[in-house]
Amino acid sequence: MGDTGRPVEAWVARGGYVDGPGDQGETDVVAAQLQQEQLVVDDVYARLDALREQASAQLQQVRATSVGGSHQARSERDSFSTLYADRLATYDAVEQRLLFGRIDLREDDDEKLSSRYVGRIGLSDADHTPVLTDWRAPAARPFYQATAARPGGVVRRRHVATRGRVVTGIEDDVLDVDQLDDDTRAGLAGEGALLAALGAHRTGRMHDIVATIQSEQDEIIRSDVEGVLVVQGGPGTGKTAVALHRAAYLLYAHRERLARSGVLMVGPSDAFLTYIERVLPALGETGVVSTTMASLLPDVVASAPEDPAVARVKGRAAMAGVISRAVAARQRVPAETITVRVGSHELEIRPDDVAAARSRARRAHQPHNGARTVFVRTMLSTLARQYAAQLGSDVSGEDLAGITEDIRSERDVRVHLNLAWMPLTPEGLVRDLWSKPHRLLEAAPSMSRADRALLQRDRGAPWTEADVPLIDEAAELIGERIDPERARAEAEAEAQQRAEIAYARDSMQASGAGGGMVSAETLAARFADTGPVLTTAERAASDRSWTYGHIVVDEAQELSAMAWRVLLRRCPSRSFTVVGDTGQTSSGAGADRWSDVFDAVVRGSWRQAELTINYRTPASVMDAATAVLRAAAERDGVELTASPVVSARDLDGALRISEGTVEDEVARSRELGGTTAVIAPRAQLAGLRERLGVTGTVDLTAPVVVLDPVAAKGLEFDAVVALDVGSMARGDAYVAMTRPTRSLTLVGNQPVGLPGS
Ligand SMILES: Nc1ncnc2c1ncn2[C@@H]1O[C@H](COP(=O)(O)OP(=O)(O)OP(=O)(O)O)[C@@H](O)[C@H]1O
Repeated sequence: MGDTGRPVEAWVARGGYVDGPGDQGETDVVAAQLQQEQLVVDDVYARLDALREQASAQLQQVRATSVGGSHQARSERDSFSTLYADRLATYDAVEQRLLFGRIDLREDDDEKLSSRYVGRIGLSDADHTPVLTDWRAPAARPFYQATAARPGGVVRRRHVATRGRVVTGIEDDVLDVDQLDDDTRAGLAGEGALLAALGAHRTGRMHDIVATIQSEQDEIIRSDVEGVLVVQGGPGTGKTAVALHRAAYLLYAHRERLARSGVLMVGPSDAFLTYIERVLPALGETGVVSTTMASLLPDVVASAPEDPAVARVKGRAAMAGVISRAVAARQRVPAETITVRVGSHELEIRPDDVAAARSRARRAHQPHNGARTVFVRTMLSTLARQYAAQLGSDVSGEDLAGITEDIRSERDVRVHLNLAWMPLTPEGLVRDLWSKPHRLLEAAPSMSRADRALLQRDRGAPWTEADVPLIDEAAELIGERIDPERARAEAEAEAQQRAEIAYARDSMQASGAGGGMVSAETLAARFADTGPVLTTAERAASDRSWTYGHIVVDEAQELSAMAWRVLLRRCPSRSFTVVGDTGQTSSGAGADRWSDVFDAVVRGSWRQAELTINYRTPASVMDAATAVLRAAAERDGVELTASPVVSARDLDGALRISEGTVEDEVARSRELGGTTAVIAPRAQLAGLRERLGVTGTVDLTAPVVVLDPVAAKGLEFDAVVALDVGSMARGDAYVAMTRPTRSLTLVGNQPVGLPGS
């Protein structure tokens, strides 16, 4: 297959020095340049080794200190131990391709060119002279931003390829040819670093793109942390890559704030989270919590599939009102006075008294379970007053307390107060709505009968992803389960935690530490004598009410209005990076246009950026996918709002329309090497897996995987064999056709709109 590069905005006079045949003069120039860079790379690794040894010695020394001593001394020892261990982990994580770039700059009127090396982390030599610039630092920005039209002082950008610690190739983008000497100019040749990266076989795991970030991507990565940034981009435009690099950048640029509160990454599937899991650690970041919407709630397993029509109803913003009415309906005033016996006394639970106690409890502005305490207390004191009146004497102090206790422990009283203000669980409330038609009618009086019928479920039915936002909404209104013992223990633990954090912060400040990957909270939590050893990320993931400093959402077009409410609650500062493609929407509750989603919830504080170049899919495949999408949109009467994308390259013969069998086409695709996916409608998966001898669990590193378009979201493969695309829904067909990096074969029922059909 021949690679035919298309022009990309950032591509400029490009040359490279690579190992390979050439004439003698060129080989000499290459050898000299490689040698020169090897010396720099050697120096940088020597510095890394020195720092590693230093941290290792410090760690050993701290660990060797005796364990005894005061609480303060132990805490201090633990803090430093974590600090050095984290430093060591960072040095190990950045070992591969530590240095990958260089820029030669002419600064202002300066005669001489200065060189700056760019890498995964910043390093300075023993005299504090910088030897390597962190890719996220402002000083590294020209490496990504300079173009021939706007060089910004950059004369040459050099990509340095390494294997282990050996320089294997160098390659230059020359932004100002006039500034180069003759020898250098003579040696320019070769393929771009970007094309080399795009042409590589896929491994089933995403890699970072730190060495080849393009300028439109760089703008987004470094965009301001405040507000909601929506990145619309067609398939393969690097949305996921950009979202992950932005998370790493924000953690670097706003470390103090974000290490404390954490960053949440929401992705479409567990397979997707596995696919991306190595990117952030390779960028030196481990503090990001990743989740799918289905697994967002620590105690809820939402694994069952959902009918799109049901998902659409459950995802509507109006469901917030339904949940709120369902909770309010459990705060009831009886139609008539109820008489209860307490000892020899008859007491009356009167509608007026219940209504007054209910108003008072509602005014407390607490969640349902918390406000219930106010309601019960008010009712008990009303009943105690009735009781005292029947005694005919002034009752106060201890006697009144005794009477109140007698009333409280009377079973009938408890039953009727519960009926008036029922203690609830979020799951119980939602389960009742689906399994008891009268509950749903009471909470959703204006919902159509057809929609109510759609929602009906058996009581024991498993949860689906569309239930999660509703359970979370209910949890917000109901509050946590009431368990006085646990509440007391938690309050104590919290007070202790606060003291630990204050202490850890002091000791970090005193030592000048704290700029790395650990925060005072992390230290305190890991080393609190009482608690389990947890990182900020771990604590955040296990706590429903945790609020994050920033949230990144991938495949965001799939999220319903109710799901957005959940995420907005988890980030009160409204600092979001949202990436997605409205052309790929497949969920019934997903979005066709971003303004529909964000004008409703964060009007005025969201902004949109766009990515337009597809770095994955060959042009012929991309063009066919676009034509199929357009035909489907016309059929569905939907207006397409996303801009079309341009592929960065094409490959001869990348698109095949076959009348052969899936087995034959898979065998043929495998000859290309790398990974092959068979993407087919869900109903066909089991049969296909059996025919192809592939297991049901999706292992992205296996040579062949079989999955449906929903599971294929966000993923990519060298070759894709897509079966019956003609019977897939619009977004699904588009997703299936845009997954390959090299070859797409369409088998079976063909989609309408294919060029030439
Ligand atoms: N600047 C770049 N340098 C090298 N590779 C890149 C660059 N940008 C994107 N890529 C590669 O292009 C492919 C597509 O990127 P990514 O998965 O982030 O796209 P996406 O927009 O999220 O796609 P989709 O919406 O279809 O899932 C990946 O292999 C990614 O590594």
